[in-house]
Amino acid sequence: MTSEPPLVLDIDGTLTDAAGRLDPRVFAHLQAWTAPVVLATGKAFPYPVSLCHYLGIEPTVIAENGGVVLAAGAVSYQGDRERAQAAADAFVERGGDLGWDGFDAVNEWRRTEIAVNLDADEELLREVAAEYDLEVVDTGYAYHLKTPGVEKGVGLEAVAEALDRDPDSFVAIGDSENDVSTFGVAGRSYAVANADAAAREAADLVLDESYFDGTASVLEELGSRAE
Ligand SMILES: O=C(O)COP(=O)(O)O
Ligand SMILES: [Mg+2]
Repeated sequence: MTSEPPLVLDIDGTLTDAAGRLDPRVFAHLQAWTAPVVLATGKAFPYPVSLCHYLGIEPTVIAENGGVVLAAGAVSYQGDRERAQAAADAFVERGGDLGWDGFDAVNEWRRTEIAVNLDADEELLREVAAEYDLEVVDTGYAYHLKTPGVEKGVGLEAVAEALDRDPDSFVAIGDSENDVSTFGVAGRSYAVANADAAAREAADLVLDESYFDGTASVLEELGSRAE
């Protein structure tokens, strides 16, 4: 008998359906998991924390693409929000639009980077980012104007240390460019079928099924192996 491995799971595109809604089966799967579950996302910190809260699982979180890490009750921040803000302001000054109408819930609580709507002028955004020594990551859900070197995978190393686990013991599932670093740190990695080219290339295995159907197939396989 083997035990269930710790998991590091992307949220958007991986725990959701094609419309971006959380798949309701996530509740049963993650509540039943017997090893640590890390939610690793590009979303601002409160999103994965509240998801853990309502799932009723220990909040172990990598948010803002590695900008915020919470494990074993301790939080750390890395990445330069002020520099990202200055670049975002310059982008807007040159005619760019961050693309969030009305109340900007995407960036309101974001501490280490700025997220920009995919409708934005990508060429201008990349040009401005380069001038500020920042990078642009396209998650398929937003462009993230972020500090180079801040990555979900670096966050996973910190989480593994805090939990006293070998990074190699984690199984990772994700769908995009911002999961590539996680795939490089975890011992085994899966890209769901809807994943972008970068994630497909980096994963050990590309799943046949998309969104949470793909993720569920891995969790069921790992869970039954552990029985
Ligand atoms: O916030 C995003 O842009 C993507 O989020 P994700 O990392 O959970 O897919
Ligand atoms: Mg994703």
